[in-house]
Amino acid sequence: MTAFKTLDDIADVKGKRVLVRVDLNVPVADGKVTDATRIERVAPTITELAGKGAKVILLAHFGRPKDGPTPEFSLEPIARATAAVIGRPVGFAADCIGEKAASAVSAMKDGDILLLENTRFHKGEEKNDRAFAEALAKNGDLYVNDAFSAAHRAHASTEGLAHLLPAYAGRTMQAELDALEAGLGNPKRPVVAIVGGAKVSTKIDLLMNLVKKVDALVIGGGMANTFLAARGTAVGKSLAEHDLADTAKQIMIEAATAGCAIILPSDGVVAREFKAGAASEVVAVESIPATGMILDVGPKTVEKVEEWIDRAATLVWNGPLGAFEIEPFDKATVAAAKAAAAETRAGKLVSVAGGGDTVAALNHAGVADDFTYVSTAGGAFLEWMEGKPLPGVEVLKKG
Ligand SMILES: Nc1ncnc2c1ncn2[C@@H]1O[C@H](COP(=O)(O)OP(=O)(O)O)[C@@H](O)[C@H]1O
Ligand SMILES: O=C(OP(=O)(O)O)[C@H](O)COP(=O)(O)O
Repeated sequence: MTAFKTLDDIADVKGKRVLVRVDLNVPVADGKVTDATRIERVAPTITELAGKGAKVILLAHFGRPKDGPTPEFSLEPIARATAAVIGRPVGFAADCIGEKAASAVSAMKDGDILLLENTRFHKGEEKNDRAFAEALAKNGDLYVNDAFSAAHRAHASTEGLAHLLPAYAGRTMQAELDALEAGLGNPKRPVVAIVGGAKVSTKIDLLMNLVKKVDALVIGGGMANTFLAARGTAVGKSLAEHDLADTAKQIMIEAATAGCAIILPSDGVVAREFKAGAASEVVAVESIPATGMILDVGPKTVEKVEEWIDRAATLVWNGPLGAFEIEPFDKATVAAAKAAAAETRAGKLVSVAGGGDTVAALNHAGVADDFTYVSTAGGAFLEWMEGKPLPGVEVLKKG
């Protein structure tokens, strides 16, 4: 039972003006959207509301404009991309408040969809300014937030508006929250977390929170080197944050106290250069050459990771096990992703993954669709995994 009001709680939406906060912060190159995943994720909420006869008014930010309206940060091209994804016309208004927004909204018919210009063109958005939120609220009867990936921001369109209008979680927000609840809120045990990526420094809070919640934590990627070095293993020229040795030790102590097993690499794929096709060898972590860099975890470690995936009932994953963008250092990440996908397909595992590079790695392995849930959020997913309350989510909780 979800703890949020959802679209199912709206009695009659026909003819209502529904302000829907979506995350359309999508990658664009040469004016074209290069990955429409975020648009695809919010399409169900938009089409459901429009199909029920609501006037669907989309609010979104794009990039981080600092100087008010700038063409490079305009949402206008994204309106066309959204129309292409949902297969219905999407109007566009050149401002999200004031006369331009009001006249575009008043011209809407039931079932119409309108995208308002970048909310961050107004300073009040990021300041969560009450007057700006009120100006946004003038154009709506109801508020739906379907932008989980922006929910770690306490901005006017992600948080402030929910205090001013009846507020509901959209379908993607609902799916995301349900998946995260299944992943860490009230998970089936044992729970295994895989955390990789480049650095410990960006994920200290995440690691500290996870060791208290999961039964086993697999540490891979560049950050594993920091842990290996902290326990006295020489890691050669590998990426490692030696100044974080004490932090790494503290995380291991917290894990031992909480009864969380820590799985560190026992072998690595070592190269002298960080480039595609570089000569590499598999080396036990006790024998890393002084001039070598660990760019992936080795096959023995992969076997261990696969055993833990096999044992797990729930898997949460953030960060690749190696420098997966460069072959052959993608092998461990691909193998672990395939193992998790197979267990999930067999109905033996709930698998939840998130993070920009993690999603790219799962796509690279060709298994993103096999996971129980893959979050489109980067920062918000991490903050949620760190155990931090997300302002855009907190405000939706049923009173
Ligand atoms: N052993 C390694 N040495 C250097 N970089 C690594 C290593 N393993 C992984 N990485 C890098 O970590 C990056 C991804 O980490 P991160 O940004 O934390 O992931 P996410 O975006 O999913 O949170 C990738 O660019 C990858 O190349
Ligand atoms: O793309 C986003 O962040 P993400 O890449 O961390 O998921 C969100 O749209 C939030 O954008 P912001 O980090 O500029 O507030």
